[in-house]
Amino acid sequence: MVSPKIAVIGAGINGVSSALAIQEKIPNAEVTIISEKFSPNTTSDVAAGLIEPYLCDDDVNKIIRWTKATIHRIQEYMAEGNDGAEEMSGYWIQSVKEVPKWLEVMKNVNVLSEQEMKQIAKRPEHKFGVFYSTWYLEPTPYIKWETEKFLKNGGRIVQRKVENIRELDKDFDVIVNCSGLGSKKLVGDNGIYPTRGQIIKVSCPKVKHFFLDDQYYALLNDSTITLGGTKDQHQWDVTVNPKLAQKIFEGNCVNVPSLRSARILSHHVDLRPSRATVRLEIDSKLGKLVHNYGHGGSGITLHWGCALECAALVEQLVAKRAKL
Ligand SMILES: Cc1cc2nc3c(=O)[nH]c(=O)nc-3n(C[C@H](O)[C@H](O)[C@H](O)COP(=O)(O)OP(=O)(O)OC[C@H]3O[C@@H](n4cnc5c(N)ncnc54)[C@H](O)[C@@H]3O)c2cc1C
Ligand SMILES: CSCCC(=O)C(=O)O
Repeated sequence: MVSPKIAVIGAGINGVSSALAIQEKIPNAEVTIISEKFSPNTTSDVAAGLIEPYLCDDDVNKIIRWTKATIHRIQEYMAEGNDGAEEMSGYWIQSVKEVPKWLEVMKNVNVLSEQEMKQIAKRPEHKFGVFYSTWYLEPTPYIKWETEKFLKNGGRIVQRKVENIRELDKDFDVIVNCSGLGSKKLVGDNGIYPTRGQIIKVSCPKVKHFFLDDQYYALLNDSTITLGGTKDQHQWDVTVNPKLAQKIFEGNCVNVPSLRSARILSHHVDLRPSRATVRLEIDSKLGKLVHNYGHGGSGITLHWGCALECAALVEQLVAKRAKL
């Protein structure tokens, strides 16, 4: 049987994961990743790697399904002894009492008592809190690991910007769009917009728990802590704002006083590909096109669940074409 030729546009976590999931689902497929930028120069590489839905308003049951698949994937990745992924525990402190449904995927969930809140709260607006364990997945080493598997499976990589999806028509049977914010121009999706995020990476080994509230976050990685965060919608400016950096640092030091002794390593800004919902579907107009983009602040969290469902949609299209 002739091998189906699949093009995946994008080499962020969603592009590389979708390409790998397609190879695993359709072993005889010839998969090519075509991308303008590659890790470590994608939005995915800036992510703190927290496994928790954030700035993604999609259906919570879908979010839970996708997150569970990612958590299972991380456990497989960790079982191989890879760096850049681990369980971490900490505090989620809010100004309003609300227990999100996605907490059901977390471990050791403990809603803090009034007494515990008195010890943990650092601000008058800290009214409600939960302690739980989740995971972090550092994107850059993970994307490298996935890319190596992809190439070992016979996958191809092409570095170029796709100006028009139709360019790929003649050479590919199915096209997968994982262009993130690039979809605004690439497929004319006016529903996708940037949510600017600025972070600081610091070293402070004595901080052992994450801490996030309505405004700030301190998130663990193997050897650094990521301090955030800002969430400015429709802001395209990716230059580091020093005043914002100071606010992020000071705000996190109020929440986690030990951070006062942190050593600042680097500053980063990138744009979350925000959309009312993740677009994960077969394009009804363009037939041979599958979309997997618009993950907002949750692209790492949702990636493997979305990649598996993207691969299933590609398999549907390949089967349909085989009948023609
Ligand atoms: C500061 C910050 C912190 C974050 N922290 C977390 C976190 O802790 N946990 C979490 O789950 N999420 C987090 N996120 C969100 C996460 O980073 C994104 O949701 C995720 O990276 C989106 O991945 P993607 O692969 O869809 O897009 P991207 O990583 O943006 O990749 C898009 C790819 O498409 C390519 N491309 C675009 N247009 C074209 C074109 N026309 N032709 C060819 N190639 C093209 C680009 O070059 C790139 O390779 C964070 C985001 C920010 C900004
Ligand atoms: C809940 S804060 C995690 C960080 C994040 O996802 C982001 O900044 O987009």
